[in-house]
Amino acid sequence: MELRIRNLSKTYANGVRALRDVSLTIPNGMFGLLGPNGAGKSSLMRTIATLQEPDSGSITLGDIDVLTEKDRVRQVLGYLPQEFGLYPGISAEVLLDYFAGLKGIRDARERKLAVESLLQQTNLWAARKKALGGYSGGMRQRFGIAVALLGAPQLIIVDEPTAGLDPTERNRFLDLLSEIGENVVVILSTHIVEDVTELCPHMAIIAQGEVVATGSPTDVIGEIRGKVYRTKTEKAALAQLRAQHEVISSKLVAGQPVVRVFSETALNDGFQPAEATLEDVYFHRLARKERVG
Ligand SMILES: Nc1ncnc2c1ncn2[C@@H]1O[C@H](COP(=O)(O)OP(=O)(O)OP(=O)(O)O)[C@@H](O)[C@H]1O
Repeated sequence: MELRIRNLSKTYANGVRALRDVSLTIPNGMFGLLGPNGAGKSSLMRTIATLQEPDSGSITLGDIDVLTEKDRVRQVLGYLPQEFGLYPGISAEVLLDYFAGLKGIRDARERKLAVESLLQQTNLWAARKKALGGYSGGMRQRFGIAVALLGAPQLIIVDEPTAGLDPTERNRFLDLLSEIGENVVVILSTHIVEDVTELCPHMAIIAQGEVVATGSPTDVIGEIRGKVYRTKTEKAALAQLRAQHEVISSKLVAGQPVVRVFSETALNDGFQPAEATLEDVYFHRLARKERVG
């Protein structure tokens, strides 16, 4: 199965251009869609999930035309939106059984097996009889993925699932995602760079509605390898450094700014060559997009 997005554009009624000529080819396995707040990730996810219409462009999933054959897409889609409501007084077991019915698993025995297996897989078995209102953020997200996995979907979309999770719950959630399998398309939308570095063989960076990088993390990092330098500076000297160099990022380490800079030519003068990271690519591409518009 391959998801092909071609020249997708969307402008909302308020004039915001959320997607600008987006083209992506997404193979089976985990695909990371990385971008800052407002980049257009949710707009893209909702369009793929048949919840909103683009102004122009096309999307196909295998032989399915996503924009015109919505019912076919919905049969093979599992979608975990950024925000979802739960019925706080109902247990995970009961609600999952209900959703399984909606997903078309009519046979009660089959439904029970599916629900049991998903509760085990998402590590919610021990809490299956607990009311969802008492679940932690991580447990809620794991319940969300259990719902998304009902009916063995071929395309799974998870929109910023790790935001707000503590590190243990985040790791647990990401482990769960990576276990889902290599034979389905899994799109993980996130603004957390490590989520993508650790998990995704393929990825794209999106900024202001446009794809500004795509490939494997290694390919994308390769585009700036050998062109990243780091230096320690003083707070007072930061503005001047920014004026003279293409600063990728600056972080305070023990109160002192450590600055990473992109340069096509070798830098000496207090700069050391640095190993390029996906975070460098991310900040570099975003900064360039801000400058160019
Ligand atoms: N229904 C809507 N009507 C008008 N503008 C919208 C609508 N939905 C999103 N936008 C705007 O479109 C742009 C892209 O938003 P979108 O939610 O797709 O980005 P995002 O990358 O998912 O951001 P976040 O990480 O904050 O969720 C933003 O400027 C947002 O304010």
